[in-house]
Amino acid sequence: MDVVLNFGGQPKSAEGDPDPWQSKVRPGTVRRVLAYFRPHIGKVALFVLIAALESLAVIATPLLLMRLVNDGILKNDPRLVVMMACLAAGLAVAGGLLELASAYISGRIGQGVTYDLRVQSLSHVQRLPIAFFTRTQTGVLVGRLHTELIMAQQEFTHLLMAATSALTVALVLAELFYLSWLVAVVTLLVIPLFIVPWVYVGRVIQRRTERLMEANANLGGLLQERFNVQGAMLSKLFGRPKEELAEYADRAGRIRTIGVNLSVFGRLAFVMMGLMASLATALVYGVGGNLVLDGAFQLGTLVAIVTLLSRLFGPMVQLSGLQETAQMIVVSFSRIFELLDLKPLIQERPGAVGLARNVAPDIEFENVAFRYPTANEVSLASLEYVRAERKRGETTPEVLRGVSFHVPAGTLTALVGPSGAGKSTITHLVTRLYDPTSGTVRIGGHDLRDLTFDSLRATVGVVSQDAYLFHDTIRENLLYARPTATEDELIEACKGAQIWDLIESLPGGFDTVTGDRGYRMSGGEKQRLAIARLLLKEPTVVVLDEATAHLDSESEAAVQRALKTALRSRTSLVIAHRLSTIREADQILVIDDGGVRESGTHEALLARGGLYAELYHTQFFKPGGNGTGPAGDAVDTLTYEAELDDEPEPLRHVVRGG
Ligand SMILES: Nc1ncnc2c1ncn2[C@@H]1O[C@H](COP(=O)(O)OP(=O)(O)OP(=O)(O)O)[C@@H](O)[C@H]1O
Repeated sequence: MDVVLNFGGQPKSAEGDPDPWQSKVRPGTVRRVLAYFRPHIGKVALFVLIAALESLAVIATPLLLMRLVNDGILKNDPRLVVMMACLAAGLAVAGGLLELASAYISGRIGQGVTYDLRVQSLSHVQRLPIAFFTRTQTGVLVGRLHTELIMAQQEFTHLLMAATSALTVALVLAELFYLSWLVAVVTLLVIPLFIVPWVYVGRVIQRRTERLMEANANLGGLLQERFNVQGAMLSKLFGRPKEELAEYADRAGRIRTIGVNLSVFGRLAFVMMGLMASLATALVYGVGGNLVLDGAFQLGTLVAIVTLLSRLFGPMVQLSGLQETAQMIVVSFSRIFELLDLKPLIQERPGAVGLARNVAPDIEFENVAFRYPTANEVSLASLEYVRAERKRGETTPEVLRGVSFHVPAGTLTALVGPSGAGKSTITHLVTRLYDPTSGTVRIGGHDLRDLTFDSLRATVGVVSQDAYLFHDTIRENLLYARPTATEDELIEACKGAQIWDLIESLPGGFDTVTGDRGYRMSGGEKQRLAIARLLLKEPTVVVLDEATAHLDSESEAAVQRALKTALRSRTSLVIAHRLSTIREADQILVIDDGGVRESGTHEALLARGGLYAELYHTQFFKPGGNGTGPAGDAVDTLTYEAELDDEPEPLRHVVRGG
């Protein structure tokens, strides 16, 4: 089956790039879809059985009514009248119960398949590399995993109902022929006149519904992007509320137009259904009434025929959308399969080993080269919003080349260098967010690719520049690092991270909500909470990106003290922005243009008079700096150093694990 479905309204792709909004269904998809129903085969069989009983109930009632009129009313038999009426009522109740049962079972099958698919796709997306997330538009991914799955499930329920309808229609037509072949033939000739326009209206409704979902997703994506704290802040700072509102209004206007259209067509469908039933009834009474007068059949038969016809239209209408429904299901599934078929670039090797815990390992880079993966390697064009840059055979530039260095166990290495030099990229390789293109990264003598993910995660702890906190309580954010931590352990970690005094002073204490992405905390507080999280995790390797944002002297000193605890006895790789950290490092690596340009201690590198000396004079040490940003840091940092000097344990000692 080869189906192409346009999910409408999206910008056109670049030349030569197949429009990713068009989902081309691959051969074999139908078989793959059916495989998801295999575990539910028992329920499917039960559903078919109930559907058959339902159809029998549908065709039995007119026969009862026929007897009621012909043998009861016309032959003056009140007992039979009451008996047939009771039986008809009983059948109606049984039919209702059967309908409920079939709704329950079809729901169980549909929801079961959706559940399997949802869990499978979530666990798959979890394993996709970070590169996938850097390229994907979150709102669209959420749409794919959520809204489209719900759509597939709804379509599936329609499909099951349509399958029931097929049986009902067949039985009703057979009974119609049995009662009066003439009326049956007239009905068969007339029915298409009603059904064809109805099918047209049904298609329009389906297309409009898809467009409405797409428009809703578009507006949702925009709201998600603009109303998260960072988006809202950007919008406020750049002061473009009018343009933003115009864009919302434009998208909301689209939803309004489609919505109005949809409600008119929905009503039209309803009116047409009613009209169809009324016209058919009038026609059958007209033709059938004459046949009764001619003595071709009795009045009871006419009543039975009219009752049968009223049961025919609903199932016929459902049946008419069968092919489209099946197509929609296959397309929806194939869009999920597309995601499931993305191979996770970073995988755990079979037979991967664990690292010894509680012993700080060394880190080694041996002739490492790296380029970021291309879009084709890691993501789906249909999940990216801006797709113009995607080309066949595209490559990305080499960001690291020939990088070799060694961080001895329990020591601190500072990475310094100009912006875009590759410092963060080096730290990404230590955490195995990416694998090197060539060369080897080792921790404790093991190639990272030979280690289990669990062991690597337990060994390496990261504190990033802008610490991310979930929109949850401080407690839950901390427990994320160690779910089994006791209250005392939480307090101890917070004390070590110099954040306990603050938490203790909050009315809600640990139960205070941090706000979306931690925006209700200051930069320094967030970083200290991240350090507390790290302390709870107890990694033996710490990767730290020092905050470049200027912190007031009090938070700065607190963060420094917290770091002192965090780095104690650990092997540390720090992207350093503070002179104090750099000076205390056992080794400084000067990164420039993707390579290690210089390495050594602060004094040795200064004496060398190379790039480090230049950076030192231009960035880290600027007497008379205005105190903001890195240029002013030296002045601030020297103050903190004076404060830190009062500490019983000098930083240098601590860093070396002394
Ligand atoms: N996810 C990514 N995909 C593609 N290229 C990237 C990605 N992240 C960084 N780069 C590129 O890799 C190069 C090195 O970036 P990196 O972030 O490692 O530099 P940096 O030294 O940490 O810079 P800064 O000090 O400004 O943070 C830059 O040219 C950058 O544009």
